[in-house]
Amino acid sequence: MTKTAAIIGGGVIGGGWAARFLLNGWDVRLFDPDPESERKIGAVLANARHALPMLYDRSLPPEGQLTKVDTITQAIDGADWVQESVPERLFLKQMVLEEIEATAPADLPIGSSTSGFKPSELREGRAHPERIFVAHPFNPVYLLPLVEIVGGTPAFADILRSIGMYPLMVRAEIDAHIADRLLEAVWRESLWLVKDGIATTEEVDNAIRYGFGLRWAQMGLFETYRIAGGEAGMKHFMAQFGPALEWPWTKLMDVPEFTDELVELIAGQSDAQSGHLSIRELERLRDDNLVAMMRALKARGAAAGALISEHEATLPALAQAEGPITTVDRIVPIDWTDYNSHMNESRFGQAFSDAADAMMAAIGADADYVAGGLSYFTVDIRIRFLNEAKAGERIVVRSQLLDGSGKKLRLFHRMFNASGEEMATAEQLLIHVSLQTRRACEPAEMVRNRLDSMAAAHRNLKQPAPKERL
Ligand SMILES: NC(=O)C1=CN([C@@H]2O[C@H](COP(=O)(O)OP(=O)(O)OC[C@H]3O[C@@H](n4cnc5c(N)ncnc54)[C@H](O)[C@@H]3O)[C@@H](O)[C@H]2O)C=CC1
Ligand SMILES: C[N+](C)(C)CC(=O)CC(=O)[O-]
Repeated sequence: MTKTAAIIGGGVIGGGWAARFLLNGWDVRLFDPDPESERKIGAVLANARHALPMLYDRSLPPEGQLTKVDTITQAIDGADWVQESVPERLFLKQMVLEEIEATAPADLPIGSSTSGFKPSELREGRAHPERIFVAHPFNPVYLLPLVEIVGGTPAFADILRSIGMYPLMVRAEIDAHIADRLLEAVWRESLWLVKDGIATTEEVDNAIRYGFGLRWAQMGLFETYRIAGGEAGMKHFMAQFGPALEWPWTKLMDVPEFTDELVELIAGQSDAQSGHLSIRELERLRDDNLVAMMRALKARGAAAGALISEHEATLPALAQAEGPITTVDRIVPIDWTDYNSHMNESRFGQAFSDAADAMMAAIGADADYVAGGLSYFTVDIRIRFLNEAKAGERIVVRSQLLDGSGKKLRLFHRMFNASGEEMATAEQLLIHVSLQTRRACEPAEMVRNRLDSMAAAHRNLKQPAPKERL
């Protein structure tokens, strides 16, 4: 049954939560008194629809339904999850939580997006405090998997895992949890560097994006520094650099005074650095770069990329219709496009290769079969490129068996876009091989039998025209 999330406060973060739930098939009920909130959520959702599906090599479940409601009570009625994302003011959060509690069933999880408040502060005066906890996400919520859970249960964490997130269970409540403690330290030092005229906002950003920012995305801090200790590892690293913390390298807890002058200085430099782009353009840039980086990590099975693969394995199987087999149903990711701003020809080949893998799995020549030493090699292919495919566009490949006799596997694939237009066709000839001898051999009996029944089922399908053939 479709689950429902109640989002209370639909700004930058509430909008991001709404998008993550919706794109993972949940219905969302949104309460936000701002008359502009529907327009703002629409903009966040447009970004999320463009970006999130590109992370995956399979299609996400059908999108849920978004309903804007007029009261908190309407939002939480029958909901499976409540996410409070109102501005970071304790009295406001406590007021909103009191109103949620008034009508919420006692077992309804109530997560707060607070960046800094502790669960004990949010729970003050509540009758069922145990169901109120911190679920602190990162912007953009629809793409970044991290969510810090403070005071929540493993069952709550599982719910967030099911929408592709990485719940980090924080052991004890502290102000600003874990990640914002780290971010605040970098933010504080950066304010000093700009205030003291040592660096501009752009130079601080360059120090991060050309250097340690790249390391952090895949190994974090400690694993990176372990390597920096050379062969002697962490102990040597600490002996060498530990004392530096006592040198005047850092302003430690000394915070620059937050004057109008400092705000003007930073905002002015930031305008000079990035003011030629709108916030929406910057968001697109950020999201496309994040997708490309996370897909690179996915290909390597590393960090956030490994998490995407785990989530992908839980996505629904490809829906099948009458006729040829649906072997691919996916979104064209940004890293499949080239300087012509469309899917590169090599990626048409990738999609047809994935289609062939799905056909092999359908006849029993799956990963276990290959691990047992038998497989198929492609020996010929003809691809006809008929239409352009752009980043974010859906492509579906439908495949049929033309010939499965003996050692041959002759396949025909047609690729369509979401409007049913034909984008490309491919005829592909594969030969069954032994991975030990690297020579052609007959398929195992189980594969033979499945091939025969697929051949019988596909015999009466419309055959490709002569001009489409190899
Ligand atoms: N912006 C960020 O980078 C991050 C923010 N957070 C946290 O998320 C929460 C929300 O922050 P943002 O989305 O950035 O703020 P925001 O200002 O973009 O959005 C807050 C929304 O709450 C609405 N609102 C105000 N009073 C309300 C009420 N009584 N009931 C329902 N809605 C109400 C406002 O109309 C607004 O749309 C804060 O607790 C913040 O610390 C967490 C992670 C990152
Ligand atoms: C600035 N901030 C404290 C609201 C940031 C966060 O809480 C997390 C983020 O997305 O950087």
